[in-house]
Amino acid sequence: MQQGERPPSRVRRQQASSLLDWLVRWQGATPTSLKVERRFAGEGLGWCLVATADIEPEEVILSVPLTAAITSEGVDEGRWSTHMAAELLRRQAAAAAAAAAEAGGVAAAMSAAPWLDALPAHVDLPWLYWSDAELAELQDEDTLAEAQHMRGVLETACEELAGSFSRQQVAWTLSLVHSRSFAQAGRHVWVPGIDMANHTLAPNATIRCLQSPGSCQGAAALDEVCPPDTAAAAAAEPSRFELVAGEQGIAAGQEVTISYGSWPSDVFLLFFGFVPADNPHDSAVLFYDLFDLQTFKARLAAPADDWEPDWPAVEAAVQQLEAQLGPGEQYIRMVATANGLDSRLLQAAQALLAVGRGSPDGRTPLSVPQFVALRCRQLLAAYPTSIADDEALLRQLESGGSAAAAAAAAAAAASAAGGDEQLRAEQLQTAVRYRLGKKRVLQATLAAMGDV
Ligand SMILES: C[S@@+](CC[C@H](N)C(=O)[O-])C[C@H]1O[C@@H](n2cnc3c(N)ncnc32)[C@H](O)[C@@H]1O
Repeated sequence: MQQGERPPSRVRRQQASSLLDWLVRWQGATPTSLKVERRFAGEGLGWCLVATADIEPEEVILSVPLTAAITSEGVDEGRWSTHMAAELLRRQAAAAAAAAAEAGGVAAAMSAAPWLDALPAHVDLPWLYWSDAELAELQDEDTLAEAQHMRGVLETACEELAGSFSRQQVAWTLSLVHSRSFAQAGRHVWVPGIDMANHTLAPNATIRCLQSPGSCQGAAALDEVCPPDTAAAAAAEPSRFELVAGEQGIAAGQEVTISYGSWPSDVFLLFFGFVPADNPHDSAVLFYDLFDLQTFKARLAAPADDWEPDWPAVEAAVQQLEAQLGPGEQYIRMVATANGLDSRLLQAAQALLAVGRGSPDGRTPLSVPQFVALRCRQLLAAYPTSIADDEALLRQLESGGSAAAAAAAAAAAASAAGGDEQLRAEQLQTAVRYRLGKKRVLQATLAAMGDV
């Protein structure tokens, strides 16, 4: 499959499958009488977990032994997702073989088939399924670079699994691994059943891992303090992953949701394939590193538009700045968020401006808010489209679900961007929502700086 090639239909419209029954009956999940069921929430969200009875505050909703999960335990971090993708594909092959060998038998019933049947046919991760033209609509160099890096993960996984699995299978599995795993205690964990919980900003449930004594470093010591039978039983009890109701409990009929983390929209887009609406944790990178910071300051004092940095001078100034700031912090990707400025940015800008030659006229010292405001203005002006353009395009793309209007808007956007490649309306909509979030952070930062 090539980048941008259309994947299979977006969401598998399976029946509310027997996934939860299978977890309880064959995988040791508890409680045996569950108060949740899987329901289809719509094309955007896919499936979700819904409470079928009132759930008490802090009640365990679903507890799954890690023996049912796929993890990256003991695997080099560089290939965690390839390892987990290969494991899912292996379970898929085993389920198919068990079904063919003994329809209705125990091996078939125990196989991962109910879990596999419950998985979406497609999760639209940009680095797996978007074309270059669609990625360019994000208008963010940093995220484009990350998407290119992630494309390398696909290539490496395809090479490693070639011969056994097709490119399309590998892409599908990677999209699932990345969008359904939790990073926990230095490993990645993908837990069937709990992977059905969607994200909200105000979740009503959380997840936790109950570590079994057998998986602890001190497990061997148990033999010395317990009778051997007790120690063996403790060691045999697997660790468990649990979905637990929050402090308010959950009323019957409510969706059970968790937080995937307080991430900027980049993480949601690249790893989960969606951009949360009004994400308060979104951020905009103001400076990539101290070179970027120093070059911006030098440019402010430069008279001509065709000014080029004097690199040896910039390098010397950066070294001086590094010496001033001292070791211990990495001054990279310094961001603005809705909650204010990155403390590293404040520190670095204060140190930089302390020498007092940062102003446009080269004489008057700039304040940090003035400096940051000038940067926000510069970044906003550098985008190929304005906030007003994006808002208008988004309205068009969202207009009453009209596919024709959305397609026309996508075609117009492509030609405005100077490209002849067809953009898909859904991907363009996600990209516009993403870039609008970044621009709004910059605009809010500008306002917070006093719009100087
Ligand atoms: C862990 S799975 C959750 C179950 C999933 N909805 C399903 O159909 O199987 C994560 C995926 O659900 C979808 N999702 C979860 N929360 C979402 C949200 N707030 N908005 C849009 N999509 C969401 C995204 O496709 C994401 O990659």
